Amino acid sequence: MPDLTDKQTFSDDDALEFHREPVPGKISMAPTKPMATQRDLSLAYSPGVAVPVLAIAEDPDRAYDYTSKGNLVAVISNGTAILGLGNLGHMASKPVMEGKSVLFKRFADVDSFDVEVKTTDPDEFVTVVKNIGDTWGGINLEDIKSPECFVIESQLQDLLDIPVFHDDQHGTAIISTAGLINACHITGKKLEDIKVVLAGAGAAGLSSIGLMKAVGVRAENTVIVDRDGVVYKGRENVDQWKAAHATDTPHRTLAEAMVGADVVLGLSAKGAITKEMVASMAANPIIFAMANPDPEITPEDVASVRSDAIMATGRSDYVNQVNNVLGFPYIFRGALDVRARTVNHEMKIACAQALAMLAREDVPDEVAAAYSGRKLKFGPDYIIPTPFDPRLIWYIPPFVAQAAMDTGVARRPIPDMEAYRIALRQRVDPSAALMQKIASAVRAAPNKRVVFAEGEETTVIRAAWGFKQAELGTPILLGREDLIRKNAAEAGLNFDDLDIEIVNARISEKNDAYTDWLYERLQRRGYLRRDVQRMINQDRNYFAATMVARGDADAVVTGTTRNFNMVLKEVRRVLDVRDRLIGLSVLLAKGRTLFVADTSIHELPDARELAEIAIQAAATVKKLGRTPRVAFLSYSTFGNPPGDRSEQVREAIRILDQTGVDFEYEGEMPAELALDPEARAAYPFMRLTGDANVLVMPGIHSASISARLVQALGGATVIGPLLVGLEKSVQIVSLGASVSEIIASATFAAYDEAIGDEG
Ligand SMILES: NC(=O)C1=CN([C@@H]2O[C@H](COP(=O)(O)OP(=O)(O)OC[C@H]3O[C@@H](n4cnc5c(N)ncnc54)[C@H](OP(=O)(O)O)[C@@H]3O)[C@@H](O)[C@H]2O)C=CC1
Ligand SMILES: CC(=O)C(=O)O
Ligand SMILES: [Mg+2]
Repeated sequence: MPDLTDKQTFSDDDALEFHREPVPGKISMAPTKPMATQRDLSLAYSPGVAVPVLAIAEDPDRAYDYTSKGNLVAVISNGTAILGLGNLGHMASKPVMEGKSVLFKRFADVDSFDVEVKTTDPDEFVTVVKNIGDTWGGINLEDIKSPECFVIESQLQDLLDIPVFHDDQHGTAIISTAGLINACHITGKKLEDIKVVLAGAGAAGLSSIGLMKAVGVRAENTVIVDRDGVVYKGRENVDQWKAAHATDTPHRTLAEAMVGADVVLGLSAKGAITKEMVASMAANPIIFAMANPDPEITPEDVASVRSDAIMATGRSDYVNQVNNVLGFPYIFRGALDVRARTVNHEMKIACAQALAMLAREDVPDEVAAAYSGRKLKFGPDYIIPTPFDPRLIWYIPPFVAQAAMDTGVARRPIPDMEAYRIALRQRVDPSAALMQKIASAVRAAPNKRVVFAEGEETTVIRAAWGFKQAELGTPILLGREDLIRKNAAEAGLNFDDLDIEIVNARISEKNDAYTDWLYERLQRRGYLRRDVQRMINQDRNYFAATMVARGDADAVVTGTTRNFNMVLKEVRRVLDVRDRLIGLSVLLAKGRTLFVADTSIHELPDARELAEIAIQAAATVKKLGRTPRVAFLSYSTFGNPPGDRSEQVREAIRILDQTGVDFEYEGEMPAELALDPEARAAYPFMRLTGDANVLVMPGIHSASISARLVQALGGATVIGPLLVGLEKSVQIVSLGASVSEIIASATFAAYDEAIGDEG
């Protein structure tokens, strides 16, 4: 039965206030160039703008290079079929069209604005759009009633050389087809056997039934119904678009057609489907009541008559939202990125199949967070990804782009799909490129065995699974096998599919040898053998660290259930520090990557410690393939004002001067000097040749507080702190870390080891 507990409610006043405050509407515009100086103005406007004007006059395609066209989509309507509310006029459609525009931006970083055309005459509509159509890289037609929408779309497709896509037709078809593929998979029904009834033979309905037939549903197993009842072969006054889907059937009403049906697609209007109709359907019926804002039948009503149904609506406040929001942002993203001339059939099918596949994968915690912590697992209540799934942006468009390339409608094919995928990820996750680089290095190195110490935790199991699936190495889960398998099964993971090792410390054949080894190490530090035995038996961090110390594994990831300092203390009883141990946080914001040290070990480092922190941080940054440029930060600037902390920093600089290191460093200075060349210009003796990328903080407080502050303020991503400097690679995640954070730390742990191999 669908879980309705997360249903949200709001009043009409809430909806009006949301649209009115703090400024009316939902979209605004943001400049992409600075408009700060006279020069900027001369370039952006007269006279500089004349140069691209002439270039485009010579070759109109250059508009893709010099204007926003290539990332710009118009959402255009005349308001004749606004949601399921009917023809309410062009101005009434504006909130919906603004809504689509804002979703384009939010979900796929496509710029968009709305155009409401004041005409119900299809020819006039086509003339208007044809004459302004070149402005955009694509056109999303919306909420235009059928059958006029079919004529309008096909004429504009012929007249314009950009994708013209009527979202209510094709967006809806793609999402409902993805949902149907998965609902059939879950119920064991075969596409070629199912009996499908379509309630609502309009734009959305006819396109949906068309795409479903293209993926395997048999025409003779379908029945379509409009306001006048079943559209059977031979019915009079049926337009050509409905006639194309009419079938030979004895049924004349929706109620008759639904008896024994496997699937009903509602793309009509509120209340069109009754409880009695649902009760008459076949076992495990699939009910997509997609009319907006109110479905043909509510999930509550379905649940009152069927406990075996898979139920979906078009709304955000029920489970299984089958809504075109899952499609149009990503279809246009893929289409724009290859400068497609059109969105063709193959691109639509590729998108539907990609959505269906994505729903079957393990769902990241970030998605649960957006849905009040509700865990999503492929099954009757989760047949399709949710709109807030951060994977959609990098998962779906490459399939669309590839299909465009394969069918010859891409004007600018993508040469490297993997690089494209990373670039898409980078749009929503600034850490993507860095993590991808690290992951590639890990994959290229010999296989690494990474111990996931808290192996019984479900998040850790899922992380190990993800680590293995991403082919980053061999995960080893520490814990009791039965419990791990039980938790894995509950999370929907089948361990038999994957090579994941499980080690139970207590019954491990290495138990005695590890105890002997650790006792040898700790016997003169106040530990009895039985203390050490207990540590090895009961504390997974000791066992895990001993595994790497003894060479039975390459790296450890731990920390989800205990605080950082406690874990570090345990690990350090087993492993030595290779040189200086530091915590290094990676801060990604506004296109910059900054490394901040020391964010976790030295509370108030003295001058020598500061110098060594800089050396260690610079070495790590070099390993990550970047040229380190170190700034020692302080509240003071080169001795002004004087103070004890800044004196330690000044002394650290003197130590480095004497040591002679192979990286640039300078200090002490405030952050703006480190990061702004104009601010540095006032200090001609400054040794940094560019902006610093390693910031050594004067104390742990400033390091940790500043890293967390920028994260809390938003607009920045912070990775780590990474633990650097132990003799073996160990990463300690923060308490309660998410699956993706654990995978990232495990990848770093494997990377440290992999790079160690090279060096
Ligand atoms: N979830 C989603 O993503 C989407 C949902 N929709 C929803 O689908 C619905 C239809 O939209 P759209 O196709 O653009 O509109 P159209 O006006 O093109 O089509 C509506 C169709 O529904 C039929 N209809 C209306 N009332 C009934 C009824 N009581 N019983 C049977 N058929 C009925 C109409 O019949 P007739 O032809 O006889 O007038 C028409 O065929 C809307 O509610 C819309 O919100 C649309 C797009 C996406
Ligand atoms: C979702 C949508 O496009 C509609 O209901 O019209
Ligand atoms: Mg619509």
